[in-house]
Amino acid sequence: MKRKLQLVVIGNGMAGMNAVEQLMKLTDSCDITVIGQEPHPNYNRIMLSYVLDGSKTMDDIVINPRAWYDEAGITLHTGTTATRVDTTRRVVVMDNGHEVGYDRVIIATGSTPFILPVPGADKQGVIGFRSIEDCDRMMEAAKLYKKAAVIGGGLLGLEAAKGLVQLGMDVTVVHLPDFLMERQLDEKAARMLQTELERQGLKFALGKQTQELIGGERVEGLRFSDGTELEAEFVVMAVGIRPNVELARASELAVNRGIVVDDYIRTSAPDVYAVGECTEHRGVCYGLVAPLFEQGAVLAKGLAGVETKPYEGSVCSTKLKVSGVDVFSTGLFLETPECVCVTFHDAWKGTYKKIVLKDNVIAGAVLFGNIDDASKLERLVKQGAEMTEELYNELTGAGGCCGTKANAAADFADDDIVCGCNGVTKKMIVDAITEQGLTTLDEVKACTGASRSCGGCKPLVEQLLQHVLGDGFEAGGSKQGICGCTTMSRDEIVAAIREKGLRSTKEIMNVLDWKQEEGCSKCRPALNYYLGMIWPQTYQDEKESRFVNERMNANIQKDGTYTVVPRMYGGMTTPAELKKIADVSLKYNVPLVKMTGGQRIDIVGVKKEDLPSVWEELDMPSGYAYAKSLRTVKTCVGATYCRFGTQDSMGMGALLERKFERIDYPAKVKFAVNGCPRNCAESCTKDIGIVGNDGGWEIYIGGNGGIKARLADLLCKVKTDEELIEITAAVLQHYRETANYLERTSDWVERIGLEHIHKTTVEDAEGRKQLVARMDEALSSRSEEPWQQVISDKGLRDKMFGKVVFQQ
Ligand SMILES: Cc1cc2nc3c(=O)[nH]c(=O)nc-3n(C[C@H](O)[C@H](O)[C@H](O)COP(=O)(O)OP(=O)(O)OC[C@H]3O[C@@H](n4cnc5c(N)ncnc54)[C@H](O)[C@@H]3O)c2cc1C
Ligand SMILES: NC(=O)c1ccc[n+]([C@@H]2O[C@H](COP(=O)([O-])OP(=O)(O)OC[C@H]3O[C@@H](n4cnc5c(N)ncnc54)[C@H](O)[C@@H]3O)[C@@H](O)[C@H]2O)c1
Ligand code: SF4
Ligand code: FES
Repeated sequence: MKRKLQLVVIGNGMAGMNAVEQLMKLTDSCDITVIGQEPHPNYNRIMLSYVLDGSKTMDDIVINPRAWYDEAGITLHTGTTATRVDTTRRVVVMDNGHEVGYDRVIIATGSTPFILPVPGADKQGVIGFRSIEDCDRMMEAAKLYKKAAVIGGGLLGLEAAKGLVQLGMDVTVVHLPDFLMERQLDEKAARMLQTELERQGLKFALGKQTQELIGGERVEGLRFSDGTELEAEFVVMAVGIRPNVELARASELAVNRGIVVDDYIRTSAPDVYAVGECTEHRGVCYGLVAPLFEQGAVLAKGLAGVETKPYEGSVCSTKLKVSGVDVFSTGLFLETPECVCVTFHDAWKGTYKKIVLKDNVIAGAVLFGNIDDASKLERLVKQGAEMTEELYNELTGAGGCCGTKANAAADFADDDIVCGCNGVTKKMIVDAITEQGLTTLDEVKACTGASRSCGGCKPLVEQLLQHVLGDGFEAGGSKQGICGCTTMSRDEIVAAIREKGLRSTKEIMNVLDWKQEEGCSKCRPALNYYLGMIWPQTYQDEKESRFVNERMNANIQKDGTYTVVPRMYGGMTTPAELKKIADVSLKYNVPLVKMTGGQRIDIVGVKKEDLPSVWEELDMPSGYAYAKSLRTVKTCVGATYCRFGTQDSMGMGALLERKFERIDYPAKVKFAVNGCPRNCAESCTKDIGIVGNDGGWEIYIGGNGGIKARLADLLCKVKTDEELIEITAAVLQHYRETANYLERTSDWVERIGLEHIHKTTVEDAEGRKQLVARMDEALSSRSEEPWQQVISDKGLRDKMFGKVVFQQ
């Protein structure tokens, strides 16, 4: 029998064991010994952040239990440190005095947290965050102490800080630069991140250099170089990492910052390899798993004698693992004179997208709030793709900055990476599902490696399972909820609100075990909507759960001013109203008055403090241009004036607008009413489009002229105005009751089907009556006109807009 190759792996961490697993897939010709300093079998270090925030247990994060080593015939020494590789005698020396001979050695000793060399850094209560033991220490500290400081506002520091907040501590993140995650984000994204994290309970001390840790034996606080101090009974240092190179130095290998390796992951000594965070390749030391696994793939092939391309370095992509915060960065992220940036910032939705182009090549990107395009951008950056008109439209159009896609993964190209950590493409997953009959996330994980590391790609893998298997796939325990705070779907939440009689967002979060006590910016507005829809008579709207524009009753603009759009029923106004708009615009120095596509007038550039006076002096109702409500009813001139018109479109438009305005819908709603099929007011692109025909009306639904254009579908034809109003009420109420929050009718119609809507609102007369009754109940409990509410409530006016000085 051929003698097996004696392979010794030093370091039982993520990079070393990944290389071993990749090797075992290629060959069984190695006899493997693993030496690990930690007392545990191989675990997923990345998941320590989830253990800390309480969403995973220690057991959940074990990658390979001891039984796996036994079954694979691997000799495992845990709690043992290798001290030297004797390249002359070809043995690895251990701290317990034992030696093991080798044919090949892999050094995978990882890194250690960098501890700031400041006085007091050795006090009790000061730790780094790297291991299971560190995690235990944090959980213990949270039971005994209240005030914590995390030094370093990078990925690790923020994940640690969030975990400590979840454990009930009062946490301040102390950061040297002026904005967070400056190694991955530009200032804009970093500020948005800070705002969201502050909302989740984190505090920040930015631009602060720690000079000393003060206290007795135990730390009591931090003193900064500007002389200020911060109280802290527990301190986590997360200011970066340093490769573990002592063993390599002792073994006389070439070492700079890390152990120097070439493009085939070889060190300076024959038959000695190094992989992972301990290495330095082409001058770069990596600190994320994807590059380490890429190195491992080249190494495994080299050891197995399989031809391999050289490792030429990696493009790094990162996602922060904090629930309720979607932030992604890949490649270049800063604006430099050589770069052109495509940026979109939607202050209302809280989303930001920046694509960095260098010589027209996509060289990097930053996403905040919506990271649907993360995988696509990661692939484009890796490929060095050129920006084209088509790509530009793809990246900035549907699902760009603002849209969230129902099944983003289904739209991926075959070679798009789904799991960045493990380099698994859509095709690899789809092939595995179809060829090997996989039906669960765990099976895909075991077969392809996707979702095995940070878990960030789980929703995408599930989407692919859903896409391939259709109804045959049921998301398991890891199914995606409406946001990171819950695993419950919209339908489950709505059912629970009804069944359990839940009456406030707080109560929902308590009873339904929200992961974050306060929820996040995704779930709070949604819950507020569902509660108002279910309990129209009694629910007290939670203004603070609404988006900023809805709280202010006006749309905030780029420069911090607001727009004011008064209601003009059916797109009609009078000379007297026009004069008032002109007078007010002049008096408040408004720079622009704009006609909108919905046939009304937009007063642009009003200062925040002037809003109440502008509303008061206009004395017109709010046009709800900021709300998820009925926005506009566009009308043509119709039978009253047009020689082709057979129906009174203006009259019907104004009537419908008055009837259905001022209640909440899942998303904004626009109507159009036309006097004849010439369709001058463009019913085909409206949520509800009405067209006069044959002395009656045609009702179209689900049109959209915006980011994802869609032609409306003909729902039915009716003879009378009464039927028109009744069916419109039923459709709107059905939409209110079954759509996901923020889902436009165009998506809703596609999701639940025109046929189903027809059955429910047209064919089923009894069901329609009930929908109309529930719509009437909602309409009868609508609140006061919002501008009037502010004008007439001095306290509210002062609270929202400061003290307004009235001129005599
Ligand atoms: C809390 C946390 C969250 C993270 N989240 C992410 C994330 O979301 N995404 C991401 O890509 N990366 C993340 N990382 C980084 C990622 O965990 C590391 O890149 C990865 O673990 C590095 O793998 P490694 O094998 O090189 O080092 P390690 O996993 O540190 O393994 C090295 C092992 O070698 C052992 N060792 C050291 N010296 C010796 C010796 N002389 N003899 C024997 N054994 C020795 C060590 O004890 C250790 O067990 C995170 C890290 C932390 C701490
Ligand atoms: N989600 C993820 O991908 C993830 C999560 C955790 C950790 N990690 C990895 O783990 C490693 C360690 O993470 P990290 O955040 O410690 O490293 P890091 O180097 O990414 O960030 C350290 C941060 O500390 C700041 N800092 C440096 N000196 C400071 C000082 N004196 N006072 C205050 N702030 C100071 C830096 O400006 C920097 O932003 C990194 O490689 C990281 O990529 C990744
Ligand atoms: S849609 Fe018909 S009725 Fe209305 S303006 Fe056009 S032509 Fe006239
Ligand atoms: S992206 Fe990290 S496990 Fe897939």
